[in-house]
Amino acid sequence: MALPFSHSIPSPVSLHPMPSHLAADAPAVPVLPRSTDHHHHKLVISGGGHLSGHVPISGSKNSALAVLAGALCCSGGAVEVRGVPDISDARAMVAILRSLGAQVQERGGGELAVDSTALSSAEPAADEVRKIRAGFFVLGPLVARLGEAAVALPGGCSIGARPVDLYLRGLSALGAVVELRHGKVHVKAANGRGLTGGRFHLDYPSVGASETLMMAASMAEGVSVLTNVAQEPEVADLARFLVACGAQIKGVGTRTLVIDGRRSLHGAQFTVIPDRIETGTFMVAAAITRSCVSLSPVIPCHLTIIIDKLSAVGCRISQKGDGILEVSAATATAGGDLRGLYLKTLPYPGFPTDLQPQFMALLTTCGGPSIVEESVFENRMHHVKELQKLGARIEVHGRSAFVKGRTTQRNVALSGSKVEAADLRGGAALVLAGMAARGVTEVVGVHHIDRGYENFEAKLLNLGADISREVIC
Ligand SMILES: CC(=O)N[C@H]1[C@@H](OP(=O)(O)OP(=O)(O)OC[C@H]2O[C@@H](n3ccc(=O)[nH]c3=O)[C@H](O)[C@@H]2O)O[C@H](CO)[C@@H](O)[C@@H]1O
Ligand SMILES: C=C(OP(=O)(O)O)C(=O)O
Repeated sequence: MALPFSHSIPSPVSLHPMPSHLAADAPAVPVLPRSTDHHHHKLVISGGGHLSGHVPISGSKNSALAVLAGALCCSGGAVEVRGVPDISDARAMVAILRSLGAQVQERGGGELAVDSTALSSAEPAADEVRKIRAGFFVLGPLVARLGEAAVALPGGCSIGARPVDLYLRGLSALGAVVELRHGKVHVKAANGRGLTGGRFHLDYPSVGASETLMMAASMAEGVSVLTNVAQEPEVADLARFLVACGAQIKGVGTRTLVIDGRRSLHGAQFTVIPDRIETGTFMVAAAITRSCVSLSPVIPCHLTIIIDKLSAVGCRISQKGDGILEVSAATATAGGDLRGLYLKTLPYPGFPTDLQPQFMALLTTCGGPSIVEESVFENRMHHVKELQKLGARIEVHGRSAFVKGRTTQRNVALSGSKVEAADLRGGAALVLAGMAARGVTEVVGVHHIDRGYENFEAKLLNLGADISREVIC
């Protein structure tokens, strides 16, 4: 069964100007405050300047969201999760956990305590699930623990059909009965109690399906074998979290997981990995402005292909200490320029689809042609027509974009314009392009960016970018 999904419902966000790493000593106020509607914000960027300085990298969005869903497995004690970024997707996930009866305490500085020892519902708030893709991940823990769950089809970026067939076929292999009624997926354990171990091969290494099935199998009765599992670092991070909570998982980080289920997992303290996509975005910010920027904390081995591709265009990347990277494209202005390249998005360890739009923005400023092939999502090119408004020369044929690069010998290929973000990474790409463009660029649809970047413009401002957030009248 393939259940199509192709909508994205934007979520309200709040901003707090202080990066969370600076807020570590702040009093225990909610780190994820509710706030006003930020759909009517725009980012105004005056381009052409250089950046310099250091970027503090936040905890990984995709890891934090999966781990928060995983906290639902812990009937035997509360969990403390550190490094949760202050982004609207995290706020939606907190609302989902609360709607199930979990107690969530926001301790400030990116630390959340989640006590799900007593759940009161197997049906998370549908309006919150419809905001984020990761809302669907709670299906695994809920059906494994409570024997049933009813979860709305999820939201997230509108970048393709994004079906959930692998999740559902996988849960069926673990003894669940699945039905779709009134826009919700109803899943019940066939034995009326909980799931049972089984074998399942993922036809495609889906990140979310791998995570959902890993959580479900960790609490199923008996041994499960999952093959062709996604190898993204966030999947391994979730596995490490579950192991810290008492799960028995062999093969973490590989394509095959052997999981010996435990009826109950206990609490743990856990820190999520740094966000490799945020890191890559700021690396591109340095490259597109022909600047030199350092970043930390990072896990360099998670960035191998990103470092390779940036090196191939002509950036210099060096490790400056434990978990600190420096990206320099400053020499490109002094002589020669960055080059174009061929890029194809693939499951990890291939090039991440979540950096495709940002790299495409960079390639429009390079002194040669590039080809960008999107193999993961079938409709992730919304940023192209907006980049074209900035003067980019890109042609799309199917899932491939042919980027012509800049026309003049000057280091300015783009010029400012009004553009609209249609999704999270496409939005980030437009901001990056705006920083390289001559004149002023206005980006609307900023709520998409706020889904996944903590203090995006504050971090850019710290590097010397000329960027401000304004209310659209
Ligand atoms: C919250 C989160 O972690 N989001 C990430 C996760 O999304 P997500 O987990 O949704 O991405 P998947 O890996 O599942 O999707 C990859 C491909 O598999 C297809 N598919 C997926 C599931 C399924 O049941 N059937 C199916 O056909 C999708 O339509 C897509 O074409 O991984 C993506 C790929 O790295 C990233 O872009 C997202 O940032
Ligand atoms: C596609 C993304 O996120 P999501 O899966 O949450 O929509 C992303 O982070 O780029």
